[in-house]
Amino acid sequence: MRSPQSPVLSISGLVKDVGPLPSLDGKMLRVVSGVSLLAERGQVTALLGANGAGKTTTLECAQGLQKRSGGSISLLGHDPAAAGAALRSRVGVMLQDGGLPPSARPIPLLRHIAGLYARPWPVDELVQRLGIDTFSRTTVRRLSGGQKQRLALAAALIGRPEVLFLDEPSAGLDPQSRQLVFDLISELRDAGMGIILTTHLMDDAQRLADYVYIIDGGRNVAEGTVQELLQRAPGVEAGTEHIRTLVFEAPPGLDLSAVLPAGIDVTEARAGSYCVTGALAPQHLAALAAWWEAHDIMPGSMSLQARSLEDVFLDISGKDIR
Ligand SMILES: Nc1ncnc2c1ncn2[C@@H]1O[C@H](COP(=O)(O)OP(=O)(O)OP(=O)(O)O)[C@@H](O)[C@H]1O
Repeated sequence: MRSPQSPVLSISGLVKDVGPLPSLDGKMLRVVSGVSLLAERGQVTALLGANGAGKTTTLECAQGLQKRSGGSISLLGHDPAAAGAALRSRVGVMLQDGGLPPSARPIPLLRHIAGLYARPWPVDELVQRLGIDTFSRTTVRRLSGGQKQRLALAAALIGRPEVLFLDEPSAGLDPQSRQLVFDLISELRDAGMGIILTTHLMDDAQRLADYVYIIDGGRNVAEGTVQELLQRAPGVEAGTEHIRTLVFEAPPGLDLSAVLPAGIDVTEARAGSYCVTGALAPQHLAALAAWWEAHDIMPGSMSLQARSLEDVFLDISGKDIR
């Protein structure tokens, strides 16, 4: 657990019970059992977990939207459960479904929200930055998923929050909008905003997060920078950080068993498409290349991939569906 000087968000031993539930004979169900997390200014902190892990519950408790059953939470130095409008005005929340009024048009809506703050972000600047001018005449209900996402981000940012909660910020975005949103998130982080991100897209977390918490079954199971998690996450077998996958296309039916040592797996996923997985070292690549040369084979395509955050996440939280 890291210990920054002045975290924007500090959660310690959070417990949340829901119920009483008829399905449990009127008993309470513990959905979060002791989650702890720190988020710093000027950093993107990612909270990852499989479906039902407790991410939304944790963050809704942090935002003061749900009452916690135990533990402590400090959001910008205040208990969110007891906080009023003054704290809320310093916090931006971008929800996945937007939570925006369906009959509103984007720019009047943003002007209205801006009117609630003493020192709002200039609406025109945000509109231009997020390309909202391209759909400004459409009502919220008719916006595409990606347009709604960009409007929801603008609405979360308009009050110039010190801390920003993002739930799946790139869901439904085309590659251009995704890049635009990522650039903006990076810029805000560099300007000192504390950003807390939840996502199922490990690629997003890998690109954006300075620090990652993984929770499962309502508990912390791993944490660290992306680099640390790739190298030494608990639950990941020692040595797996060196695992690489080489994928190449070549004539079908090749027998490569004599070329590579035991422990390095070769499979022909479909005819002519090979996948070599293991702790690949330069000598293995050299042996393969020598064999190709001896058999006059030039691979049609070839790519070498290191383990990703997604691989680590699956190792830690298991492959069972929730
Ligand atoms: N009011 C409730 N009644 C019963 N179960 C609940 C209630 N609130 C949450 N849960 C359960 O608590 C668990 C955690 O839910 P939560 O929404 O926090 O998960 P999550 O990590 O955000 O999942 P997802 O990735 O699917 O959004 C789930 O199993 C959910 O079904």
